[in-house]
Amino acid sequence: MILLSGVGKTFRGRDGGRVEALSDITLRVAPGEFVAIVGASGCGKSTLLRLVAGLVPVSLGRVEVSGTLVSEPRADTAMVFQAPTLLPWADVLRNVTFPLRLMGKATRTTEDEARVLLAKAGLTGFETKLPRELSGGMQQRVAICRALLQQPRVLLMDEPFGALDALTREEMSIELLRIWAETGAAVLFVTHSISEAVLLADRVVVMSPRPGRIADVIQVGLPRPRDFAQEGTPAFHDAAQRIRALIYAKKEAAHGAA
Ligand SMILES: Nc1ncnc2c1ncn2[C@@H]1O[C@H](COP(=O)(O)OP(=O)(O)OP(=O)(O)O)[C@@H](O)[C@H]1O
Repeated sequence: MILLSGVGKTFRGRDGGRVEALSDITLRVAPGEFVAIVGASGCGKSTLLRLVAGLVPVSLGRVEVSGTLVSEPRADTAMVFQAPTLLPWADVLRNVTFPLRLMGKATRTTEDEARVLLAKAGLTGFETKLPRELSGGMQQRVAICRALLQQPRVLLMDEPFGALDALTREEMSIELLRIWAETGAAVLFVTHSISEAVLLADRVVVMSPRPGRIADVIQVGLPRPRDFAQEGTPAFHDAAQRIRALIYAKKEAAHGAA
C-alpha cells in the first residue's frame, strides 16, 4: 500500500546550509497494516509522513501509494497533524465534513456518519461550536474525526494524541484501533510513547537520529483486538524493552560521534 524505497530528504536552510533529515529509508506497509514510528526528536519522523502525504518532495528515492508515485496530496490519504489545523470560522460538524465536501464526495449520510464519529470521540453536543470554543484536546479529536470520516486507505498520524490528557488518550487509542479494524487502512503513526506504539502497532519502526535512518523494525506479536490488559503481559514488556534498547543505543552512539 505504501512503499518507500531508498528515500532521502535534505532541506536547504534559509542561511544556505543543508539539513539531511532522512537517509536511505526503505519501508513497505501492507494494506490494513498499522506501523508505528518512534525515534528521538528531530530524527525525521514528521518529514517521513509529509513525504508519504505528498506535502514535500523526496530528494532521493521514491515514495509510492497504491503502486503510483506520490507527487502531491491524494484523495485516498488522510493526515492528522500534531496540532489540530481546523478551519477557525467553521463549526465542528463543518470541519469534520470539509474534506469530503471539498472533494465532492459528501453524500446524504455524511453528516450522520460525522455525528457518529464525534459521539465516539466524546464530542456530542459540540457539533455547532467553533474551534476556539473547544480545548486543545477536543480540537485534536475533531481533527482525528475529520481524517477518519474520509475512510482513507492510507492514514498518516503525526503524534495525534500528544495534546490529549492520559485518559482521553487511552480512550482514543482503543477507539482508533476499533475504527481502523473496520476500515482496513494502512496506518503510519508517529509517537514518542513506546507503550502507545506497542499497544497500537503490528510493527514498530525505530529510527536513528540525524540523519534519520531505520535502525530496526520490531514485530509486535500481541493478539488483536488489543486492550490495556495486554500492557501487563510479558510479550508487551518484551517488545517495549527491545524498542527502548534500540532507541538508547542509537542515542548513545550519536552522542559518542558528536
Ligand atoms: N521545512 C524544513 N526546512 C528545513 N529543515 C527542516 C524542515 N522540516 C524539518 N527540517 C529539519 O529536518 C529534521 C527532521 O525534522 P522532523 O520534524 O521531521 O523531525 P521529528 O522526528 O518529527 O521531530 P519531533 O519528534 O521533534 O517532532 C530536523 O533537523 C528539522 O530541523
